[in-house]
This record gives sequence, C-alpha cells and structure tokens, in this order.
Amino acid sequence: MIESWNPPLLHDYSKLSRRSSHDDGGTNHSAKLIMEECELPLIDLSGLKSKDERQKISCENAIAKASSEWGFFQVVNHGVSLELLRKMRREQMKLFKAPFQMKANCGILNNSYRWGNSTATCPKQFSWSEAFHIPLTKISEADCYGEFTTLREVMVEYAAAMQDLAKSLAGVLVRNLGQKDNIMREICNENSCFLRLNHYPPCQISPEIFGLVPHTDSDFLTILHQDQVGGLQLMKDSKWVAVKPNQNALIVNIGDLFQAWSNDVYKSVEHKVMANGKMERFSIAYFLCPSYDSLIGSCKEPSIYRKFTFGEYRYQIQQDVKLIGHKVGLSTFRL
Ligand SMILES: C=C1C[C@]23C[C@@]1(O)CC[C@H]2[C@@]12CC[C@H](O)[C@@](C)(C(=O)O1)[C@H]2[C@@H]3C(=O)O
Ligand SMILES: O=C(O)CCC(=O)C(=O)O
Ligand SMILES: [Fe+2]
Repeated sequence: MIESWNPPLLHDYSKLSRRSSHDDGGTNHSAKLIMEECELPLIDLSGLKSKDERQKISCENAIAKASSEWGFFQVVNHGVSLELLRKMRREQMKLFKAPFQMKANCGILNNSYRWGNSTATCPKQFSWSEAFHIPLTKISEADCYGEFTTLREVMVEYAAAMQDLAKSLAGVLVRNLGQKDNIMREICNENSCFLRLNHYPPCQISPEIFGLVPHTDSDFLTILHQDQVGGLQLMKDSKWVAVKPNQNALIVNIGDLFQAWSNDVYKSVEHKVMANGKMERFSIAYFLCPSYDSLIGSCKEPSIYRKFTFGEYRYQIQQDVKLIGHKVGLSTFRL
C-alpha cells in the first residue's frame, strides 16, 4: 500500500464487506470471479486521414459497427502523442500521491476530488477509488492547481488533444446516420466537457470489491487512457468480460446521450472496474458532453426517448443516486 493513501472510509468499508455475503443483492460472487477476457475491436484511425476513399470508408464503417455491436472499441494511430500520454500519467501519479487531506480540502482542481462513495450502504454500491472529476472550463485556471503547477500545462494540452479526437469520432458516428456533423461541434465545446482522473489503490478487503461500480457513462462518448494493470470489464451479450489492456491504444465508449440521439443504434454499455488486491491502477477519462441546456432529441422518428436537456439528465442521475443509491439512466426517459 502507498503510504499517503489513507482512505477515511477503510474502516466502514471493511465492516460493510464482512456483512456482504448476506446482502449482495442476490448476485453470485464466486461465479463473478471466473472471467472471460476479450480484445476490443481494434481500429486503426490512420484510415480516417487516408487519401484512399475505400480505406476511409472502411475505417468509418468499423467505428460505426463497433459502436452498435460493442459500444466499446480501441483505437491506434489516434493522433495523440505518446509523449503527451506519458507526461499526463506522470503528473496524475504525482497528484494522487499527495496526502488525502490535501486532495480533499485544499480546493485543488475546482474542489473536484471524490473518494469512493460515501453514501454506500451495501458492498454493491462501493467504489474503491479516488477521482478528480474536472470541468474543462476550469483546467486552464492557474488558481486551481495549488502547488501542482506543472500539471496545468499538461492538462490543457491533454484536454485539447482529447477534444479533437472525440469530435472527430463523434463526427464519423453522426455522418454514418445521415446527419450533418456540425451538430456535435455546435452543442459540445470546451465549456461542457469533463476530464476525470481515476486512481484505484490496491484493495485487500476482498477480490469482489468494485474499483468503480457498474455504470454507463452519461455523455456522448468517452475516451479512456488506462494503464497496463487491467480491471475494466464490460457487458457483452449479457455477460461481464474483462478488457485486455493494450498500451498502444486508447479506449472509446459510447455514452447514454449517443444512444438516445441515435435511437438505440449506438449502445451505451454498462462497465465497471474491479479492484486489484496488489497493484494500484490509473486511468483518465475524457467525457464529450453538450452544454446543460442542449436538447437531446433523436436523429430519427419515431423516437424511443422523450426529448431532454443534458442538465435535466444530470439532475435526474443526482436525484437517483441520492434517493436510491444508484443511477437509473436512460430507461427513465423511454417513451
Ligand atoms: C454513484 C454514482 C456516481 C456516478 C453515477 C453512479 O451511480 C455510478 C458511477 C458514477 C459515474 C462514473 C462515470 C462518470 O464520471 C459519471 C458522471 C457517470 O455517469 O457515472 C459518474 C456518476 C457521477 O459522478 O455522478
Ligand atoms: O478506469 C476505467 O477503466 C474506467 C473508468 C470509467 O468508467 C469512468 O471514469 O467512467
Ligand atoms: Fe465509465
């Protein structure tokens, strides 16, 4: 265990966990531990820039196919420099090494620090992880960084690179459904997106503890940069499968808003992270989100979902988490 890692809820989590076998929502834990490992569809994005029209179309089709069949894929030759990815990871590790009190109470990164889930009342609601969930509007503000001054430049560069990639992928998905790709450029901008720095410390309580509880993402799409430790799992054909880490690739997944907008053509797939008994794990997620007042309708009629704004959607999630302990998501908005 890292010395500076001093989670305040360790005691409570251990206590809850000891009660877990009788209160796990009826899930069979021993079955959960036998895990199939999958390689996500691997897409070479150099195809998007190819002069050969067939190569370009084949790349675009692969993106659309994976978004419909898996809701997840991995990309190589994505245009984000490996040096930038390495720099970002170094800064992220430095940040999480800081003592808990500093991360939680010194106002860094817009007070966006969170540890686990303080409202958890049973093991299936625990998330054994800490995160900074930062609105992009804040990342260029020098005041946000406290003593972590070198983080700022890297964050700004990283967010810009992710923004470009996310918009280019979103453009492909929008055009694939016969729509004009300026839609995404108009409603998603640097004011509405988020970066999330995740750290999963080793967890010795039990191998069944979640690093991050099962969820779907609430955005249009997410770009994830994970390390080599592994632990990410996703739902495929009604089964949990573990994602094999690939150091050269970034992971892309469809969020709830793209599922709603595409009328269920693209799938926002449930995923989770399992805690690791020995190794700490790091990941960074970039969430492509619209502004809060953007109306999310479907690109074709008849629509499966009623129209809603992103603000309304976020509010509903917060209410659900507060009242019933977890996100309900898109099903609330189904007509
Ligand atoms: C407790 C929760 C917070 C969360 C929704 C959830 O029920 C489960 C996962 C959390 C998560 C993780 C990914 C995204 O950061 C997020 C915005 C999302 O869609 O699911 C968060 C939610 C949140 O922080 O509100
Ligand atoms: O850390 C991971 O692999 C997944 C993180 C994630 O799902 C999220 O931040 O929404
Ligand atoms: Fe996620």
